[in-house]
Amino acid sequence: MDKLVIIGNGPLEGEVRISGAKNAALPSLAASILTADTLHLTNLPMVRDIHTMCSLLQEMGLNVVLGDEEVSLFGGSINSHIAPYQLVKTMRASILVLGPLLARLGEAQVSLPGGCAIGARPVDLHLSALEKMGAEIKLEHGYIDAKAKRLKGAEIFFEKVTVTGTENIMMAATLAEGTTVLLNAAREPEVEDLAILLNAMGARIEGAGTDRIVIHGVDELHGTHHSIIPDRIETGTYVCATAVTRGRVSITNTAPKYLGRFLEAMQRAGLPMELHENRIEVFPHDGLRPCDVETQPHPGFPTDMQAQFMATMTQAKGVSTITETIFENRFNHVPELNRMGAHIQINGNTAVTSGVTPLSGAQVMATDLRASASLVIAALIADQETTIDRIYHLDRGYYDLEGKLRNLGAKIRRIKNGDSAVREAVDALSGS
Ligand SMILES: CC(=O)N[C@H]1[C@@H](OP(=O)(O)OP(=O)(O)OC[C@H]2O[C@@H](n3ccc(=O)[nH]c3=O)[C@H](O)[C@@H]2O)O[C@H](CO)[C@@H](O)[C@@H]1O
Ligand SMILES: C=C(OP(=O)(O)O)C(=O)O
Repeated sequence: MDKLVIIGNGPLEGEVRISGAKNAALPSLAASILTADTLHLTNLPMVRDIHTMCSLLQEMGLNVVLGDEEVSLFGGSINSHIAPYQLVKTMRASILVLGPLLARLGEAQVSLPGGCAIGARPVDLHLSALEKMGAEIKLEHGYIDAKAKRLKGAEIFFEKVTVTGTENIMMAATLAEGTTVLLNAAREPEVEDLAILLNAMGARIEGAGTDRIVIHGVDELHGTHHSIIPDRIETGTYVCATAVTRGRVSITNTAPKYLGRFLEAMQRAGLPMELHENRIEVFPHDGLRPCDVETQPHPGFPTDMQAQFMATMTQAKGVSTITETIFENRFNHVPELNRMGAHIQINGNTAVTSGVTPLSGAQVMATDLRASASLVIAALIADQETTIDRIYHLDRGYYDLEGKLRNLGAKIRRIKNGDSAVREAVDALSGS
């Protein structure tokens, strides 16, 4: 299993180019099921989840031609409505094929994704919405078995804001008979990006980006070209990495408008930044202030930035409280950060972080995608070497993390196996 070895090495400096958003690319890939034409997506992040989604689509018979940061998907050759456990278990977002399969083929058999390290993550709201649209759904042998001759438009109120739930039902509703109204819909930029893509395919969607989305069903969709929006979470992660090292970094190919509350929090913490349309300049600071945040659906503070922000607040002078309201178990990084010298106490769903604490390198374990990113951020300023195990989590969502950080001056190396390889990596980094 791959590991990362990092040695704290002072301020990050230079320019980093942000990749396309994983969480916008995944539903866009699933949208290829909705048409018998070719969909061409660009600014695609070449991360593991994208490869997994492409394998899943290939398994269903779609012709997928993956290039460098782009993909062509031909839905005319689809010949299966099954999303098997072997692929779904490695990526929960596989549930995004359920709505499109049902809408295009009238049936879908999708493995139940189950929970993961951050929480139980049920998909009950996806299923009840599809039932309301006339689907017959059975849960058998760990699979969702759904059938509908043609889905019918309906008014759907989501009891909780759900991002992939909104995306799944929005995709299903594009080919339904009549009009579907989604209330308490997710307002994330990735939902809006998906609606832009679907409308370019011939769908009739209004209101994406607000909590009321109206979808007028059409008979068929056609192919199109679409460029995926920049990854706001990757962007935020580099803002945090620059902040803890007191670096000066130009973050390009991004869009600050998607990062609202996170950037506000960093400004409250005293991080000097310049925001341009497609670029963020982060400047060195002379000490961070503590800052309290609570995760909320967009436009609130994103849960996907909570762990990285916490690692950053270990370097703010004073007490910061970070409350997680979206997922019930998203503090897996806390014990690992504390092993590196942080002072973080968990009180229910609030983590109380006291800083400034010097951090020291340790052997730590990545437990989920963003927890892993928080350990990388901590390692960048830790005394001596940190070895991060189980980095396959990072590979799901960060394209070329080592390369991008190395370009900014970080001492970081990926190693394939064995403790002797760790020693060799540390020696090489210490000498470099
Ligand atoms: C691929 C993707 O886009 N992943 C993002 C998406 O995940 P995902 O779409 O899975 O997360 P949701 O927005 O659905 O989850 C929000 C909350 O609603 C609950 N819930 C959700 C659906 C449901 O049927 N029943 C239910 O109870 C979940 O357990 C969670 O507590 O949004 C999350 C919240 O911003 C992000 O952390 C993930 O990075
Ligand atoms: C939780 C995340 O992804 P997923 O929903 O795919 O698990 C994430 O991107 O932080």
